[in-house]
Amino acid sequence: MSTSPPRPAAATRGPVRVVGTGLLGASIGLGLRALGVDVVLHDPSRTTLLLARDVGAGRLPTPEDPPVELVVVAAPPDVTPDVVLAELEAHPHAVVTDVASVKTAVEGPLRAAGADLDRYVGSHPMAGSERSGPTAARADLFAGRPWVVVGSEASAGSAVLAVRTLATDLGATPVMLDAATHDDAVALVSHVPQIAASLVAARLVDGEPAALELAGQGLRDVTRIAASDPGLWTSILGANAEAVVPLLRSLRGDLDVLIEALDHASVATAAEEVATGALGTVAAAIAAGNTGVSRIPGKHGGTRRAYDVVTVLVPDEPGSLARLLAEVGAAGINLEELQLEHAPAQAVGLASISVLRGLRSRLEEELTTRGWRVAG
Ligand SMILES: NC(=O)C1=CN([C@@H]2O[C@H](COP(=O)(O)OP(=O)(O)OC[C@H]3O[C@@H](n4cnc5c(N)ncnc54)[C@H](O)[C@@H]3O)[C@@H](O)[C@H]2O)C=CC1
Ligand SMILES: O=C(O)C(=O)Cc1ccc(O)cc1
Repeated sequence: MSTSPPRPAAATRGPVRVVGTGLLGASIGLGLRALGVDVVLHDPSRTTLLLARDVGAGRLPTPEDPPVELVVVAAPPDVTPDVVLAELEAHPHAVVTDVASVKTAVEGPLRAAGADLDRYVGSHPMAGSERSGPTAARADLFAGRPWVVVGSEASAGSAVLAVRTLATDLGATPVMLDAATHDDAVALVSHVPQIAASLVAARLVDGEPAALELAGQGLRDVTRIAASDPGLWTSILGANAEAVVPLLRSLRGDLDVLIEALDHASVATAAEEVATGALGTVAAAIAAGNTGVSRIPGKHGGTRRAYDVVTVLVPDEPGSLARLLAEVGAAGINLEELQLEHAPAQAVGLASISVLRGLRSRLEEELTTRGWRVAG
């Protein structure tokens, strides 16, 4: 008889009803199903609903179902208040949460509508991707990520606990914030970065194919989220305009200063004609970026660590990457981060291996001895 590993226990009580079974809803369903929680699904799109069922995110409801304990609304922000209201009414004993990326724009209309706020607790998992729909869903999407929980003064303690428990069951860390503080924070760390990525990527529309061939990891790092869904992001940005607009104005101010400085430097023909301070202004902009990026928490939280990076050429053949990683392990060196890049029009990839500071030359030596080509 085969024995399967014991399932980790979930503290969340089912049935959990997921309304909106796209990326977020189906990922929550998958994560809860992996813990054995009963999940019932609903989406106005029949295709999306059935796809979510087929990827294993839950089941369709039946008339014999016991009352729902928890409702998770994972619909676009603009429809979320109405959906939450309808769910509070349809499930009078359930706790209702939503995962919309904005919180004041959900809480405000609920208050105005006189909703039963003691059973409603807003939330926002700080995890996702540039993809949409249930086929992009992952059970481990939330593992190790913050999950903002927005209890209001009206929220029952048991309702807040139910939403915190949902977050911890899915491997996330609950962070308690009020709606306005949340909205200001995500404007800075999520909404303005999305706009910046989209605007930079939009410059590429008219780029020559030969120029695009030269694109490296830097461009990919800056533009990954530019592939996000325009409809969803219009809904998010429209709902958080009050927090986003001041940040965009200060970004525009910085951009104007930089343009002015570079313009001065480029029109000057002789060194003495370059206005004093012009290049200093450019350097200050890049240095301010250094300071900003060093403040982003890194692996396992805490301040981002500076790693040594060794870039290795990996043949584009089955098993090459696995062999490389096994040999890093065999050298007794822990891999902190890994980035992969495909070298254009070549049968090799570039694997950038981050290791703790001081280990770079030993890793280079170990890999070179084993026949790997390390990029200079
Ligand atoms: N995409 C991301 O990375 C993240 C998204 N969020 C938030 O999660 C929510 C869902 O986003 P995604 O799953 O990415 O989008 P998605 O587009 O993958 O899924 C949204 C789903 O909502 C459904 N829907 C539309 N109108 C509805 C209604 N009236 N009632 C019920 N369902 C409805 C759609 O049919 C679709 O299946 C949004 O509020 C978003 O702001 C939160 C964290 C990360
Ligand atoms: O893909 C990424 O890195 C994201 O940051 C995804 C994301 C999108 C929207 C959110 O409200 C939260 C997270």
